[in-house]
Amino acid sequence: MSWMTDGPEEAYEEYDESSIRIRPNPKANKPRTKQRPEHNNSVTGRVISVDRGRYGVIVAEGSPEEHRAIATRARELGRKSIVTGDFVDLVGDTSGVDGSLSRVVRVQPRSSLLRRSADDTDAVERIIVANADQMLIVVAAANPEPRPRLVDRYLVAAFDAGITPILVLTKTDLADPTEFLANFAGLQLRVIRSSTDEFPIAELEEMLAGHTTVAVGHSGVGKSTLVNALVPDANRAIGRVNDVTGRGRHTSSSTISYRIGTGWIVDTPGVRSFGLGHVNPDNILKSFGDLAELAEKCPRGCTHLPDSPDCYLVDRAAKGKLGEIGALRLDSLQRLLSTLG
Ligand SMILES: Nc1nc2c(ncn2[C@@H]2O[C@H](COP(=O)(O)OP(=O)(O)OP(=O)(O)O)[C@@H](O)[C@H]2O)c(=O)[nH]1
Ligand SMILES: [Zn+2]
Repeated sequence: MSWMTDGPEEAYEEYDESSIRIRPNPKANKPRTKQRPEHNNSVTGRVISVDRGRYGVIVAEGSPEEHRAIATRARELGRKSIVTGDFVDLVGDTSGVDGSLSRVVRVQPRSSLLRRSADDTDAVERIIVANADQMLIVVAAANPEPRPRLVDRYLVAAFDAGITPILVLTKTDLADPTEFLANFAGLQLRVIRSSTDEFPIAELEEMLAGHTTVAVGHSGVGKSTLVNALVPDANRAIGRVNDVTGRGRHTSSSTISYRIGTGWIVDTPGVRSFGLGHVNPDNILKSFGDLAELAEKCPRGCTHLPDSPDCYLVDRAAKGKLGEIGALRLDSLQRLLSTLG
């Protein structure tokens, strides 16, 4: 199935390469130093929705004046992408009142960028979300049957982007996920179990607070059920551009952000596939800090896979020097690296 494999990498969407691969850091989202004098009066906001050239932008977030402005892109941005989660500078009418329109004149540096390569369901590379620091990987315990390899693909995308993955097992009323979860024992992943009889609202809210969390999952796993349970109706409207622009439904590739307490959850309704052609294996290794340190003793260009000659990690594991957890972690690392083909 398409979302299990990497297709040919074809026409890549153009975007600003300089703005990616910045690891999350607490000082992220600082404004650029070179500001154009004519935009000194710009206001900064968070993009929460993207719908055919119209951006829903939350300005004055967390203040009594917080509201949503609608914006279009300024010509001077050229082909630079603007995605959900971006912090942007706006000029023009940012009042958000009916019919108002502002312009995005700058996209601020991103602390993370989750993207997927082109694959056979989609010919262009796409950026899914900017500035997320957590990824909620939603998997059903049954119906549809959980697949470790699909979760591996999400994990690879998260680690590559420097985003912390969290596993949510839904439909635990239908099956016991313990056996499935054993696949991820080496990753020290946070796991949340969920079922509609026993919804872990408090646990999820605590986990989302203060973070920007992107939710991913294959169709039918119960991701919408989860988001709906978390997002009060009143909040839900805030994510919609339609009610302001009067344009129709979202396109399948759009993403949408919902405020949950002090955090945001970004739903990705159309994202079914995860081409990983762009992923750099070094970024995966970096997410395994303990192993990355040891791997400095590996030969140059070492793949760290079981058949890799003179791999220091493989050698340590074979001699029982990694310990039980270390060996599990190496297994996980190798599985993720082999996902890249
Ligand atoms: N038994 C059981 N069913 C659930 C649970 N959560 C969701 N479902 C059902 O699973 C089906 C799919 O749920 P959705 O929330 O629509 O799944 P989704 O992942 O958003 O799927 P798409 O809408 O295709 O993206 C629905 O019929 C839900 O009622 C659960 O915890 N237990
Ligand atoms: Zn190695």
